[in-house]
Amino acid sequence: MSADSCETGDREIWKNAEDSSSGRGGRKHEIARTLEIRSFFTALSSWFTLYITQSVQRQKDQSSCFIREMPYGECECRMKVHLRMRPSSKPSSALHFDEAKAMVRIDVQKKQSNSGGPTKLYTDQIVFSLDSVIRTTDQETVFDLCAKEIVDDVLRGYNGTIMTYGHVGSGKTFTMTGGNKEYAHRGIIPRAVHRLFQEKEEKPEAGITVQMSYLEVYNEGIYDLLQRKGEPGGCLMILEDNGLLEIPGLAKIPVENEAETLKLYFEGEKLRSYSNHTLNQMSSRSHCVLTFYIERQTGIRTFQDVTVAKLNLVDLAGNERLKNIADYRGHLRREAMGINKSLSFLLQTVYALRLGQDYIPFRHSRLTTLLKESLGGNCKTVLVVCAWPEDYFLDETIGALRFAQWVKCLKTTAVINKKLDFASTKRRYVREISDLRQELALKDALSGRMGASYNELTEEAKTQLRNKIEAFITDEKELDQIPIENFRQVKELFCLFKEAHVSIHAQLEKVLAEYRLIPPPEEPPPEDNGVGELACEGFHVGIAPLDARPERHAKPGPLSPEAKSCGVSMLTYKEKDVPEGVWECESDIRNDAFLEFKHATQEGQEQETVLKNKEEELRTKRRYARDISASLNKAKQEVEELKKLIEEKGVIKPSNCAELEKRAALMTRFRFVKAVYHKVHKELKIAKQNLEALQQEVRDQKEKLLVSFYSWFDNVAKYRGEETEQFMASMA
Ligand SMILES: Nc1ncnc2c1ncn2[C@@H]1O[C@H](COP(=O)(O)OP(=O)(O)OP(=O)(O)O)[C@@H](O)[C@H]1O
Repeated sequence: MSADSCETGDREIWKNAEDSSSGRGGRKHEIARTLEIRSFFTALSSWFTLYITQSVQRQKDQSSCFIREMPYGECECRMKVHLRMRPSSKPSSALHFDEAKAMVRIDVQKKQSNSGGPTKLYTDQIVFSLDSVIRTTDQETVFDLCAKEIVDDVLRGYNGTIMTYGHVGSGKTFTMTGGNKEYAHRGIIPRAVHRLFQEKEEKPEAGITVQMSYLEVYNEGIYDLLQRKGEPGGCLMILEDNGLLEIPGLAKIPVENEAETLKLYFEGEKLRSYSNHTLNQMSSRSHCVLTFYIERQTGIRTFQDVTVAKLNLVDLAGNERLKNIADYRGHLRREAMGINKSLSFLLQTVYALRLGQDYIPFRHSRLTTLLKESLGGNCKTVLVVCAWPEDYFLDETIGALRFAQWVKCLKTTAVINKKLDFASTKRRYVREISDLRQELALKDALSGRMGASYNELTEEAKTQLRNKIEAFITDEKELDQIPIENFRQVKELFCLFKEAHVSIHAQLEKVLAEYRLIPPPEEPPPEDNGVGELACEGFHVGIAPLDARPERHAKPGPLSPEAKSCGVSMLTYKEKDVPEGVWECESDIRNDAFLEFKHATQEGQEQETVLKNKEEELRTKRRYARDISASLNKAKQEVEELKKLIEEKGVIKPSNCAELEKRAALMTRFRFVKAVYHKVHKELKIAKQNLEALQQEVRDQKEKLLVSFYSWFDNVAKYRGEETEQFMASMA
C-alpha cells in the first residue's frame, strides 16, 4: 500500500511516520499495516451497512401486510380477507363489484310498513370493503394474491394460515385444491407445495425439511386423513399444553419432494367425507386442515438458526340453509346441522375477538380450538371468502361478507419461530467470542496498543503486578507505574489491593497489640475485710490522711468546729441535710455508728455496695489510663527515633535490593507507629474524660451515703438517749 492510496487523514499519518521514522523501516511497515487494516475495515463496514439497509427494505416490501414491526422479527398483522367469485351464467343484478377499490356493493330490497298504510318496498345498499375482489378463474392470480406472501413468510419462519369460507358449492375446494380438468386449474395447495419444494431445491444450504399432516373435522370428531390402511384411524383428541395445541396420534409424515407430497395429499383427499349434494356433486362434508411443518436453517455456517414454521391450509365445509335440503331426515341434513353448528361457533369466536372480549369461546368446538392460533395467536392469516353470485345465494353471500368484515378487523402477532439448539447456540457464542477478540485486536492495532493481551493472567504477571502495588503503597513508585491494560487485569488489581489491605490491617493489629491497646482483662475486686476502705482510696467518718481527700469541685458546705477539730474527711453536702447534734458526739462514737450504718442497715448496705462498685470501676479505669499513657510515651519515643533514622538514611541512596527492602520496612514501621500514636492519643483523651466523670459519680455517691448516715444517726441517737434516761430513772 502506498501513501497515494490513503485517505486524507491517513496520508497525514503516513507523512508523519515517514518524517519520524527517518530510516527506521520497522515503524513504517507497522503503520502501513495499520492503515491497510483500517481501510479494509472501513470498506467492510460500508458494505455491511448497505447490505443491512437493503435487506431491511426487502423485508418491508415483502411484508406489506405488517402494521407494525417489532424487534426480534415479531410483527403485529391484520388478517387479510379476499373475495373470490365463482363464475355464473346468471349473476345477480344486486351485486356490484369495484375490483380496483376491492369493494362490493349489494342492493338489498327492504320493506317499510307505515302505520296503517300499505307496505312500501325500497332498496338499501350494503357496502363491503376487502383486501381484494377476484372474479377471474385464473388460479395463478388467486395464488399470487392470496397465498404467495404467506407461503414465503412461512419459509422465513412465521406461522401462516390460508382459509377458505363460503356456502355450499361456492368454490372453496376449487380455490384450495383446484379442478382436475386442467393443469392450470391447480389450486392454492398444489401451488404452495410447489413453492415450498422449489425453495428446498434452490437453496440446499438451507437444509429445508418438510413434514405434513392432514386431518378433517367431521361431526365434531377429528380424523387423520394420512393414516395408512390397517392403521388405527379413530377419532383424535386435542391436547393443550401451555397454550400449544397437540393432537396425539396425528401422523406427521416427512416428505421429500412435490410429487410425494401431492400423492400423499390426494390419498388423504380420498378419505375425506364427501356427499352428493344438489348444489355440488362432490360436496365436502367436513372441515379439512392440511399442515406443513417446515424446518430450515438460516444464516451462514456457524451463525445458523433453525426456524420451525407451520403452514395451515384450511378448507372449511360450506354452510347452507336447512330448508333448502331436500333430504329432510337423512344424513345430509344431520351433516349440514353439524357443519352449521361448528361454523356458528367460528362466527361467535371471531365476533368475540373483534370486540376484544375477555372470554373467547375457542373451546366450544373442535374447529375453533384448532384455529385458535390462526385467529388470534402467533400466525399470519389470510381468509378467502368464496361466493356464488346468484340471486338464490344472495343471503349466504351477505352472511359470508359480514363474516369477512369481522375477520378483517382481527389482528395477530407473528414471530419468527426459532428452535433452541444447544449445539448451535454454543457454536454461535464461540464464534461471537472469537469475533469480539478479533475486533479488540483490531482496535488495539488501530490505537497503537499492539501488545495487549486478553488472556488469563499468568502467575508471573500476577507477581509482577503485586510488586508494583507494593512499591506504590510504600510510596516508592507513582500510580502511573501500575499498568491498566484490560478488564481481567483491572480485576486482578482489585484483588491484589484487597490482599495488601488485609495484610496491612493484620500488621497494624499486631502493632496495636504490642502497645497493649486492647483493654486489660477485668481484675477481681479486692476482698472486703469488713473494716472499711483503705485510707488512701476510700473515706470514713473518722480521721483521714489529708492527701486522701478527693478533689473538691463544688463549694464545700459549712463544717462545725467540732468536725474541724477531729479532722473528719467531709465531702460536699448541703447544710440542711446534716441533723442537729451530730457534731456534738465523740468522733469514735460517730465512726462506730458509721460502720454500724454501713454494715447493719439495709439502706447503708445498699449505698455502700453502689459506692464500692463505682470505686472499683474507678480503680480499673485509672490503671487503664496509666497503661495508655505509658503506651503513648513509648509510641512517641519510637516515632521520634524512627523519624531520626529515616532522616539520616534519606540522604544515602539505597545501593542494592536488600537496602531498598530495609528502607521500605522502616517506612512501613514508621507509618504504623505513627498511626498507633494517634490512636493511643485519642484513646487517652477519651479515658481521661471517662475517669473524670466516674470520679464525680464516686463523690456524689459518698455524699449520698453521708447524708443518709446523718439522718439515721440522728434518729438512733435520740432513741438511745431516751432509753438511757429511762434506765437511769428506774435505777434511781
Ligand atoms: N372459480 C371457479 N371457476 C370454475 N369453476 C368453479 C369455480 N368455483 C367453483 N367451480 C366449480 O364449482 C363446483 C363446486 O365447487 P367446489 O366444490 O369448490 O365448491 P365448495 O365450496 O367446495 O362446495 P362444498 O362446500 O359443497 O364442498 C365445482 O365443480 C367447481 O369446479
